[in-house]
Amino acid sequence: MSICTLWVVSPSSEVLSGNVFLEPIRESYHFSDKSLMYNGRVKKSRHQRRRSRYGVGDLSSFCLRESGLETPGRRLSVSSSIIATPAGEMTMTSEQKVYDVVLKQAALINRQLRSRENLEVKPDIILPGNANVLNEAYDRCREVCAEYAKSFYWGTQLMTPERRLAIWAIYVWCRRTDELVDGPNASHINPTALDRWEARLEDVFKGQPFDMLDAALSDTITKYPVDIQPFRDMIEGMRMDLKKSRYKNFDELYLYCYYVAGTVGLMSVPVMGIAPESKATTESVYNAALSLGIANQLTNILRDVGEDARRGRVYLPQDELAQAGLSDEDIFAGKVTDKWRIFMKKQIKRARKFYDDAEKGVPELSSASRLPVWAALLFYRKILDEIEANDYNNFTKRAYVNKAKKLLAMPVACAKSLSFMIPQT
Ligand SMILES: CC(C)=CCC/C(C)=C/CC/C(C)=C/CC/C(C)=C/[C@@H]1[C@@H](COP(=O)(O)OP(=O)(O)O)[C@]1(C)CC/C=C(\C)CC/C=C(\C)CCC=C(C)C
Ligand SMILES: [Mn+2]
Repeated sequence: MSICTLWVVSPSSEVLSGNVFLEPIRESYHFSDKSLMYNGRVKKSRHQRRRSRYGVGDLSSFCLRESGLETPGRRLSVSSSIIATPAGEMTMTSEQKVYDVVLKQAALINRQLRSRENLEVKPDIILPGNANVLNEAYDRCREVCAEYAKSFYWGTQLMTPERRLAIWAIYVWCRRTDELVDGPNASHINPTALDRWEARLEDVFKGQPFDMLDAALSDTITKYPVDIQPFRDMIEGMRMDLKKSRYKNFDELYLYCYYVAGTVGLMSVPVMGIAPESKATTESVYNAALSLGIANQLTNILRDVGEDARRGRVYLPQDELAQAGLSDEDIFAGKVTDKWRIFMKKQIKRARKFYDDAEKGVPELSSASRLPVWAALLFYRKILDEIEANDYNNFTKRAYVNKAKKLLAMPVACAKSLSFMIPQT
């Protein structure tokens, strides 16, 4: 028997979980509101039998009944599932694991995100002593964003003033988290330091900020339905960075990319908001935001191959390097060869696929958030074009999108953000 944990949202938006025992299976099942999706090696005979036994829609109802979550008086829909072997071993790919987080995030904030209420700005949290402290805190966040991330900062200028403050606060927390393992004090950082950072994060979410920059995030959390999970997961990514400098395959790399960047997408959606008129499911919008984070991180990795190698790090799938006839030594040697060009073309193609997936979600965002997101997406995507223009020399040349190219991308971003409003005939 395998244990399947179901995560379910009740009509009152309560998140419930319960276990159900299934016959031994190799595939894992993903449930969503209306359909049941099969992941992994599907179309096996046992899977086919199960399908015919319960029917696609029926399996989720069956699981709900078996788990005891659904009673005659309470109708529920399944939002997600995790399958474990009897020994408790997970049988999911990274993509499935992450999709589960997406489903949970979407389930948690489904209603609030689409209601017009979330556009109203709620009152500031009261900090004893100094009423101006929050203004100062947000201003400090603005300065950090302007200093460290010129393109992002530029993108935030296109947001509504309230959203801009929230994104600066989130940006600063992400930047500080990344600096723990990448910054000047990185050599002093160990898992205990990351545990302390996580405890501090819990305090931020309890409304007990440690310093001014944390206070801005505590305030943001009171105004937007931001959940703690993606923040915790980003810290998990930093833990991964402490113990790992090689990735066996894309599955391992995907999980890393989710932790350090996909999480940013999940943190941002509650602030950006979903258009009330959008017909897309909340989970599909979250999925697109996740894809944008993954695409950005893959782009970062491809841009910084030389820089990372000089720090002894190779964020490229080892199995794909081997298939291309390449090894770590080739990367340390930093020579652009035909093998390298072929390998890079494949990596760029994959990153572009994630941008394509992200693009599908942007029109579903609230109208005021589309332009900044399109601009950020197009700017970052262009880094891949620059890697190509540098003839794939990402060992010694940094791919960079200059101001003129960013300016040229703006009309495209504007047109794309308006196109949703033009009725389709
Ligand atoms: C539906 C839909 C498409 C919604 C859009 C959702 C959205 C706004 C997603 C944003 C995704 C995004 C910008 C992800 C950032 C990914 C990233 C660059 C991660 C970097 C990680 C570590 O990399 P590394 O150490 O290799 O790189 P460095 O050399 O250190 O640069 C990060 C550095 C982690 C920390 C991330 C940040 C500091 C960026 C935080 C960004 C925001 C809070 C959102 C800004 C969003 C806009 C639109 C301006
Ligand atoms: Mn970094």
